[in-house]
Amino acid sequence: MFEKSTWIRLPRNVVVGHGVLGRVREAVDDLYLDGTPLLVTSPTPYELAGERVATQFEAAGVEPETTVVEEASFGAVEQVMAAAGEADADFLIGIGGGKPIDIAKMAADELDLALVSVPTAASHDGIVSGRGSVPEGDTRHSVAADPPLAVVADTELLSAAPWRLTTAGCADIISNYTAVKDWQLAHRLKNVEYSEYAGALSQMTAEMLVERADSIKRGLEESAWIVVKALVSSGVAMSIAGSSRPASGAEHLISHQLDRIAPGTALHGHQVGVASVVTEYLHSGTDGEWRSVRAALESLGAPTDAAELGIEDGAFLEAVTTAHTIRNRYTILGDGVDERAAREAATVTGVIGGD
Ligand SMILES: NC(=O)C1=CN([C@@H]2O[C@H](COP(=O)(O)OP(=O)(O)OC[C@H]3O[C@@H](n4cnc5c(N)ncnc54)[C@H](O)[C@@H]3O)[C@@H](O)[C@H]2O)C=CC1
Ligand SMILES: O=C(CO)COP(=O)(O)O
Ligand SMILES: [Zn+2]
Repeated sequence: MFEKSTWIRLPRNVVVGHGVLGRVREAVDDLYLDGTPLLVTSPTPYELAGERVATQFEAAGVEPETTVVEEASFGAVEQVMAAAGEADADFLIGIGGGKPIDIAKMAADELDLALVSVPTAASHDGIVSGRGSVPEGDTRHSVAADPPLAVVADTELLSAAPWRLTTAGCADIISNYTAVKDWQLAHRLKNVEYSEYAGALSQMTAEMLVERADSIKRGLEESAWIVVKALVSSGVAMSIAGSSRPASGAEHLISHQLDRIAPGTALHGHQVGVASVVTEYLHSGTDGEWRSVRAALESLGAPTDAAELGIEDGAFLEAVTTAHTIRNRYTILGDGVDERAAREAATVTGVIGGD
């Protein structure tokens, strides 16, 4: 008897384009949401976009509340839940980079409230995913949550953000190559469930982004358009999979370790990009595809080595050799990479040993 079932949660409305920040309230109306919104944001995004979103509701006679989160943590999720309770909020709007959107997503899920995602940076593929990524002690949780009901991505706002945020989003997408390889490996060796559709979508998203690298340039609003579409597509792959597997493998574990070893030094997307050069080498060896991964990062203006991340060689190696411990997710790191092997991989690929 065939008893398999799945439940794929996807956003209903994806609104992308020039000036769409001014249409957040319209997007909310289109979802038949009413009542008081709680805006969940971080300091810079609040100034850049939060106030403008609040004004749209005020003009319609609704007084939105705002809570500002400083970090991605379970404490911040609780802060948002408490703020939603105090404000008697009817739905949440996450405004900012990956951290406030993740926190808003998880709080909305806990409270059974709808969420609208308003990214202010094209820096990560969590803008529509049904996941929240949060560190806790020695581990890093990838928490299931309802995806946003709508995402409103204003290309004018995103292209005015510091360019490094956009190159971080590109690198988060490039890392899909190795994430999919890790997922396939875990499927072969550990019988982890694999979705051909999610794997193919994730990989194709990376390929299409790299093919369009020539159109992704600082100051070009079309760049934000191309990158956002890739971020949405990658987030949908995660929703289809019901896991972050299509977009998060060993390179993400290494990046999560870097967040602990060298907090606040480099952007998530940049870290996963550099780490994927090394994990691609571990997958396919000296003559393998690590050069293509590095070239793709370079063509999109993302860092390709530890020095560009601002991370010391020793710290990078520590992250590689300890990354397997932080999550029960089988990857090319297996049960751990020996220090000499890590050094060899990072040196051959030019990730460490630079100036
Ligand atoms: N849930 C998921 O599926 C995913 C979650 N993530 C998570 O997202 C986080 C990384 O996202 P980031 O955006 O890099 O972090 P972030 O939210 O800390 O933003 C990075 C910086 O950019 C600033 N910023 C945002 N918009 C700006 C603008 N328009 N102009 C100037 N500055 C602006 C922020 O204030 C912050 O200082 C990590 O915690 C990562 O684990 C990443 C990918 C997928
Ligand atoms: O960053 C991610 C995908 O780009 C997801 O990260 P997690 O695996 O920690 O949820
Ligand atoms: Zn990521």
